[in-house]
Amino acid sequence: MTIPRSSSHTKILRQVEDVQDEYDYVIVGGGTAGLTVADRLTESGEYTVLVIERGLFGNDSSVNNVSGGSQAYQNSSLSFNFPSVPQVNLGNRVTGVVGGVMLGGSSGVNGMQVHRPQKADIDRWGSYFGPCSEWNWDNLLPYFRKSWRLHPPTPEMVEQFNIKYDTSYWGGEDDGGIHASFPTFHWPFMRAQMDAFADIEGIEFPVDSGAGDPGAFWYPASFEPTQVRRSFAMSEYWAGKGNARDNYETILGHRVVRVLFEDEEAVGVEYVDSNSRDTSQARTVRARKEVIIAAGTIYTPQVLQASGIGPRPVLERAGIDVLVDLPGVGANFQDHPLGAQALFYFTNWNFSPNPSDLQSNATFRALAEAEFAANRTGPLMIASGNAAAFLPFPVVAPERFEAIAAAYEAQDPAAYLHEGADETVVAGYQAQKSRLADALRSMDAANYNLFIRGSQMEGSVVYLHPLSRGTIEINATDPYFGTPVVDYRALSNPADIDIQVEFIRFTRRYFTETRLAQYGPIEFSPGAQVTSDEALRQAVRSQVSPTTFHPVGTAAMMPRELGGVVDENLLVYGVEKLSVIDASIQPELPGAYTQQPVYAVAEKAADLIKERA
Ligand SMILES: Cc1cc2nc3c(=O)[nH]c(=O)nc-3n(C[C@H](O)[C@H](O)[C@H](O)COP(=O)(O)OP(=O)(O)OC[C@H]3O[C@@H](n4cnc5c(N)ncnc54)[C@H](O)[C@@H]3O)c2cc1C
Repeated sequence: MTIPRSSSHTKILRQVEDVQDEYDYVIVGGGTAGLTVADRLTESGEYTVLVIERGLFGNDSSVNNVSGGSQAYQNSSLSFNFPSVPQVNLGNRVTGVVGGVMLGGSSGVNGMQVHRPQKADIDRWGSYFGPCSEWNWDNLLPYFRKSWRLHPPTPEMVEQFNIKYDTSYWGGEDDGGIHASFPTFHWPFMRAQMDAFADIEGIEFPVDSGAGDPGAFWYPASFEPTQVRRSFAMSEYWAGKGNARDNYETILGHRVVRVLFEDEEAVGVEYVDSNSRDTSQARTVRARKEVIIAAGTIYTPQVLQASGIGPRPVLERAGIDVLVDLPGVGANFQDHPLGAQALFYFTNWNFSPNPSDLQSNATFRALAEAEFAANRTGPLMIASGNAAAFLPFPVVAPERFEAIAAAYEAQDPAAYLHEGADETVVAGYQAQKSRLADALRSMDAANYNLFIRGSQMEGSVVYLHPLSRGTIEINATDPYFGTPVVDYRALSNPADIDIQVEFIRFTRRYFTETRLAQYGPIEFSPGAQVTSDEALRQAVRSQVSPTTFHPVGTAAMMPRELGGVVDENLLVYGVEKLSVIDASIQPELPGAYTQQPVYAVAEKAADLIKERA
């Protein structure tokens, strides 16, 4: 492991014996949120912080290369990938549960797409606490600015592709935070694809991808624009800040097993080498002020449950003493389903260059590599993509949205939750249900996301506000070291099928009833002959994957009587001096991918912690 000691602002502890007995804050997980919070808590020099990260330092080309987006998630030394519970509504298919295990966590393996939730998403989060909640768009916007510095597109790209942007929604190029940059090259067909959205009634083109409005827009990617390297929690919040701070230490390759309590007060954690399979060599470290769990949506519930905080039946099955019966831990699990789409192949199409040239045209590939090596420009600057539509459901299904929303609204809230869901979890879902039914009717919330890639075959779709809820439970036979039991419960709410059927229908409209029709689109999948409701439902069941690697919700920031796990200050109910700061606190998925809100929430959380210090 080569670690650039001189360029990080933390002391990396080479051996576990160097960990001190006590710090002000102990952070469980040096991922996206954990490193952001650690940076902010240590910058004044007033507080001591230890970060315990299960993974190691990853800085190879699979992490840093931008071209093609996520690569490191396929590198088993930098990520986890274990099977979900078979998904009964998907013909018992099993899905890989994936995330980053490295310094920087999932920000080191993600696809680098940078888009921001809608205003309505953030306002909805706060609404569970009433109209006076500070969790709303206006209050979070400064933290979005603080965590992202925009490098605008070049004037040539703006002109050629009609890219809209507004720097007022971002931090400046010389500010801190994660770099949000635009490539200096895009595939030519993308202009026509974006313009085609203007042919459909109701589709807006917001002033900026960060303005909090749905519509069709261009957005940046998380890379540093000079070297064109991934920009992520490790590179911006942990490294590159000059001398190491005396008050900030990081231990890698160690895993927190559980939080330690004296009465109901969190006083530290027990941790082991990440390769350990038992606690015989476990060590402890104390936290004077707070233990902060930032282990991510999949592992935060495991740490909480292993510490005796979770649904009583789950803890008892695993033989864990119940400290706080908190039914929401591991409930309310959500991820963006992928794949309810109609894939189209253009037959009257000769756009050149196009993305397949990078794979099939050796001359083009060689030229692209030479250009990138010489100037850091060209097609190899493109990560996972920079343009998409994020559309409200009334635009997608103008004739069906009201009936689908009304049917969903009329559901018994308990009917489609997991068996034995606690009454507080049911009450929380009821509260979500009324708001999400309104969102289905709203022009301010995006529900359908279509990628734009500039290829001859197009049509990938992500579902932004699924209504089914899954669970994550500690492994009853091996609670501390076994992988958690992850059940997406995909399509358990039948409304998710009805909504995604409309996604397929809308995608067909986009390809065949707009100016894209001139390029001879032929439906490749599920096939133009698939038209009846039942056939389309079957297509959804067979095509959908329950994850786009954006899990949230398993330690939801909601009132305790609504199944919440943390309060508005991100403190865990029923105990003291224990907080959660990562994607798991998002009560519902945003209508965008999840990295922007994770960073913004972590920035805000650091201020909340300093206020109560
Ligand atoms: C493959 C992939 C592609 C993605 N693409 C995009 C994208 O293009 N755009 C976007 O906006 N979002 C994307 N995301 C989602 C986004 O990256 C995540 O939502 C975000 O990074 C999650 O941050 P987090 O802090 O909650 O968790 P993480 O960043 O995952 O951090 C959790 C950390 O905790 C550590 N940990 C876990 N358990 C323990 C323990 N017991 N003790 C010590 N350490 C522990 C883990 O090793 C990890 O480092 C993607 C995610 C993945 C996995």
